Amino acid sequence: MKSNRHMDNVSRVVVKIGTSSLMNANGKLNLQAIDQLSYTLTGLVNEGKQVILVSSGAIGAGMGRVGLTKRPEQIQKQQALASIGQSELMTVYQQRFAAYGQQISQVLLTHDVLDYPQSRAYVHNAMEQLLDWGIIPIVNENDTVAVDELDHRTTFGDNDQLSAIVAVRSHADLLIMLSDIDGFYTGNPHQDTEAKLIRELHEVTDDSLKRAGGAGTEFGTGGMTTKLKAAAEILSHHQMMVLANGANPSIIFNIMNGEEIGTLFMPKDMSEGMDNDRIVE
Ligand SMILES: Nc1ncnc2c1ncn2[C@@H]1O[C@H](COP(=O)(O)OP(=O)(O)O)[C@@H](O)[C@H]1O
Ligand SMILES: N[C@@H](CCC(=O)OP(=O)(O)O)C(=O)O
Repeated sequence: MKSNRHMDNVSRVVVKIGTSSLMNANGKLNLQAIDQLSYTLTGLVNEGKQVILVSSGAIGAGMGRVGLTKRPEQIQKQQALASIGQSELMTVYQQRFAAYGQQISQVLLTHDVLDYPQSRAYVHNAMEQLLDWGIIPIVNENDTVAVDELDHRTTFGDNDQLSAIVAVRSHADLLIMLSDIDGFYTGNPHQDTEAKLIRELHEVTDDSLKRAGGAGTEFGTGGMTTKLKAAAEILSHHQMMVLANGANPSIIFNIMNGEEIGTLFMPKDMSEGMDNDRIVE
């Protein structure tokens, strides 16, 4: 794989992993993926990087626990499943990260916490302290308490946008978004066999949004649209994002080595001087 993206200066990285990468098709947790992720992120911390993980999977893990194969529509069932699955997920993360000697912590957020300057500052300070101690904070939405009421917005909607908010607020050098697909294509590859992988984008336009469709699996939620919205947020803050396939999370090492993997969202002026192809077969 060509190596021409410059990631040498990336010292703080946010990694987002979606439910479809954390679950097997049969509804059980994908232990191999979680193990690879724990190994890889610990490897980055050991290299001196600061790492924040935004992990989905609470509702998916809860569904697996209770034996559901379809995500229920009732909010109270989703919230109850998240409550079951979040602790299940953290137990597995705790075990796998501990195997590599890495400490982790749990940060559950709601939108209103980040809306109010004071609570936002407290979260910010706690995260800075965790990173300073070399701990990997594992962030998710606090799904069991987050609901949207008319005058009180507590949900983020999805973890793609949550991860962008976390990356922006923590001034991360890079957001790596792992999904069940190799990157952003000219059309949904599950429907359009001619779709081509876009290697680099400098802005998210209406045309890009038209090319993005919904989720591909029973477990995914936002599909490509929410990933593009996250990318737009990142670009508007002059930051970088790589969207790549999380089937084997050790791909993060390749991304950090500057290899041309997935789709790189990068402001145009940052990209100057790099020899990146825009589209490959
Ligand atoms: N233009 C596109 N490029 C790539 N994937 C697309 C595109 N449009 C829609 N998709 C769909 O988005 C899916 C990824 O989103 P999602 O299922 O929500 O995964 P995750 O659980 O990783 O968030 C892909 O598997 C694919 O089916
Ligand atoms: N907070 C939810 C995940 C929401 C979400 O955006 O999921 P995904 O599209 O799999 O990243 C959970 O933990 O189940």
